[in-house]
Amino acid sequence: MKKVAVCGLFVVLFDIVLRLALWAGLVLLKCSGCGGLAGVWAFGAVKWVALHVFTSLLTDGKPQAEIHRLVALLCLLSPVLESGRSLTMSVPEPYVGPPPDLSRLLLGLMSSLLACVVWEKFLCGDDGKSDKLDARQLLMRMLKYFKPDSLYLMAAFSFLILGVVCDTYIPLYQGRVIDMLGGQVLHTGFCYAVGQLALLSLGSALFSGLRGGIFMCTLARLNKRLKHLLFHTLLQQEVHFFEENKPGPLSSRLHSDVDRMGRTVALNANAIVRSTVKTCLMLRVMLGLSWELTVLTCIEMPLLAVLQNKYITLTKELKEQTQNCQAKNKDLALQTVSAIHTVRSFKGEKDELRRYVEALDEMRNVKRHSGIYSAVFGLIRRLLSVGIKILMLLQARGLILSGHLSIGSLVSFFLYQKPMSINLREILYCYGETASTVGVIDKVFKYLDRTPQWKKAGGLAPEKLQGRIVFQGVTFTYPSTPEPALKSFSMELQPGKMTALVGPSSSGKTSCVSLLKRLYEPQAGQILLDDEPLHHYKHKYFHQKIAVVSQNPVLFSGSLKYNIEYGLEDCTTEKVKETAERVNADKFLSELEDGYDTDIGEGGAKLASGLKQCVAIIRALVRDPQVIILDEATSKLDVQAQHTVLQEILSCGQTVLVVAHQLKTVEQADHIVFLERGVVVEQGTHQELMAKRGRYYRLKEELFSEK
Ligand SMILES: Nc1ncnc2c1ncn2[C@@H]1O[C@H](COP(=O)(O)OP(=O)(O)OP(=O)(O)O)[C@@H](O)[C@H]1O
Repeated sequence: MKKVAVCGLFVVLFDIVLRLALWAGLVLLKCSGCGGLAGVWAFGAVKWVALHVFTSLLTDGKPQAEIHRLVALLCLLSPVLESGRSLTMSVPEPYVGPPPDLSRLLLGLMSSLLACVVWEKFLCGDDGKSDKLDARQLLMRMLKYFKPDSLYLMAAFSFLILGVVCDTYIPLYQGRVIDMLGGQVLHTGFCYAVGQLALLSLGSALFSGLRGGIFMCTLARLNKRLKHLLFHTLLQQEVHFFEENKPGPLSSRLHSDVDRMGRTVALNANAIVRSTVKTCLMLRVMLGLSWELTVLTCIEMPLLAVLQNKYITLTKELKEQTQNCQAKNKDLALQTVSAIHTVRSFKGEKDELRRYVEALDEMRNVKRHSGIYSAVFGLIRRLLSVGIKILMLLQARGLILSGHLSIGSLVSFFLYQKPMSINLREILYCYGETASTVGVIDKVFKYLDRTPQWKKAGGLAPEKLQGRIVFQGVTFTYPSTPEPALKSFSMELQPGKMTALVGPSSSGKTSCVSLLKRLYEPQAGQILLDDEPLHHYKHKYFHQKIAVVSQNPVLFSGSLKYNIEYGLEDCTTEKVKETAERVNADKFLSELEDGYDTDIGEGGAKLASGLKQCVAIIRALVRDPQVIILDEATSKLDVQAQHTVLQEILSCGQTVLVVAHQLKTVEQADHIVFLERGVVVEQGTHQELMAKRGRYYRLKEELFSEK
C-alpha cells in the first residue's frame, strides 16, 4: 500500500510539472487557449503516454492497478469535463480551450485526485474485496425474488423516470418565469411559460404517485412471498433447530428482517435510480447555468461520501447490537408472559422485572451511542454544507456583477442545488443502508438455504397396518449433550398389547417416545414399524397412525372441535362426538356453553387440566391410530375415567405404549420394560419382575410412591 502511495505521489508531481509546462508554454506564446477541444484531448493523450512511460520506469514495467486508474483520471477527467461543458452550452460557442489560467489547470488536478480517492476508497478498494463480492451476490440473489413482479417493476421504473424528468425541469421553468416577471415579455408568452410549468408539475405529481403506489404493491407481494418461503423452510427443520434457535430471534427474522430486507432493497433501488437519473439531468442543466457554481456543488459530494462511510463503519456494529437487544427484549417479555403462572407461584415478578430492565438498559446504552454518533455526524455534515454555501454566494456575486449570470438563473440554480445535495445524500444513504442490510439478508438466506438435518419421509402408506414396533439396538444422544440418552436400547411393542416403559427420572423414557414420534433420529440402530424403518412411511400417514398423548398436551386457541380435528381434512362432527362417547366424555363436552364450539382460550387455558387431557385423548383416537403412546396421559383423570380410557384403547386391538409413573397402569400392562440411564435393566410382566426381586422390585416403592 505504501509503495502505491509513494508511486502515486510521484505521478501527481509529474502531472503538476506537465500542467505547469503547458501553462508556461501558453503564457510565453501569448495564446488564450491550446487549440479548442481537440487541443485539450491532444494534451490529455500526450500526458497519458508521458505518464505511462514515467510509471513504467518507476515500477520496473509493472505499475499497479491503482496507478493505472490514477493516470487515466488525471488524463481523461479534464477533457471529458470540458467536452461536457461545451455540449451543455445552450448557444454553442466556438471553443477556444482553457485560457492559460493556472488555477483552472490545478482545479482539474484536484478534481482528478478527489475522484481517484473516492473511487479507490469507496468503489473498488481492496479491503474486504470478498465481502463486497458476497454482498453483491446476496443483493443479486435478493433481486431475483422480484422476478414474478418484473412487469410491475418495469411500469414503476418507467413512471419513475417520467416523474424525474418532469421534476428536473420545474426549477428551470420557474427561473424563466421569474426572469419574465421583470422583462418586456408578451402576456401570451408569459401565460405559455406558466402553462408549461403547470403541466410539468402535474406530470411530476401524477407519475410520482403512480410510481410510489406500484412500488408499495410490489413490496407487499415480495414480503408475502418471502415470508411464506421462510416460514415453510422453518417448518421443515428438525426439532433440534428449534432448540438451538429461540422463538424471539426466529420471529424477528420472519417479521422484522424480511420486512426490512424487502423495504431496503426495493425502496433503495427506487431511490437510487430516481436520485441518479435526477442528478444526471440536474447536472446537465446546472452546468448550463454556471459551471463554476456546479463544481463547488460537486465538491460537497466526495467529502460527504467520506463522512458517510466513516459513519456507516462506526454504526454498523451498533445496528447489529440494537437488533440483538430488540430480539432479546421481545424474547424475555414473551417468556415471562407465557409462563405467568409459574412466575407468580414462585414470586418471580421482581426477578423477571429486573431481567427485563437490565435488557432495556443494555438497549438504551446502545441507542445512546447511536444517538451520539448521529448527532456528531449531522453537525459535521451541516458545517460542511454551510461552508460550501458561503463559497457559492461569493462566486455567484462575482458572476452576476460580470454579467455571466442572471438573477433568474441564480434562483434556478439554487432551486436545483438543494435537491441536488439531497439526491447525492440519498444515494449515499441508500448505499449505506443497503450495505448495512446485507447482514440481515445474509441471516435470512442462511435460514432459507438450510437443509433439514433429518431423513426425508418416504411414500409408504399401506392400507393395513399391524402396528408392531421394534427398537433395534438404538443409541441416541441429544445434539446438545455429550452423554447418550439411550444406549443400545431394544424393545418390542406388540399389536393389541400394552407395554409399559418405567424407570427413574432421566432414564430415557421421554427420549424413547420422541424417537418414536420421529422428532429426532437415532445415531445407531433403527426403529421399525411392521418391519419398515419409520422414515419409509409417508409423513402424514405416519403421524395419523401413531398418536401421542402427553401429560401436558398442547392445545390451540379456538373451539373444542377445531382442536380435536386438528390436522384432519375430512373429520365430521359425528365422528368427533362418537369418539368422545367412547371415552365417556361426550355428555360432559356437549353440556359446555357452546358444546363442541366452545372457545377454549389461549392454549386451552379455559379448560381444567383433566379436561385438557380428555380432549387430547379424543384428538388422538379420532385419527384411528394403530399405535397409541400415552405419556402419563391419564394422570389427571379420575380412577374411573382412567380405567374407561385404557379399556377402550385396549379393546380396539391397538399397540399401546404407556410411559408410566403409576403402579396401577403398570400392573395392567402386558409387558414392562424397566429403563435405567438409557439401558434396559429388566423386562417382563409385573409378576415376573416382582418375583425376580431385582431393581424393579427394589425401586418400586420409590417409583410408585402413591402406593
Ligand atoms: N432436549 C434435550 N436436550 C438435551 N438433553 C436432553 C433433552 N431431553 C432430555 N435430555 C437428557 O436426556 C436424558 C434422558 O431424559 P428423558 O427426558 O428421556 O428421561 P425421562 O426418563 O423421560 O425422565 P422423566 O421421567 O423425568 O421425564 C436426561 O439426561 C436428560 O437430561
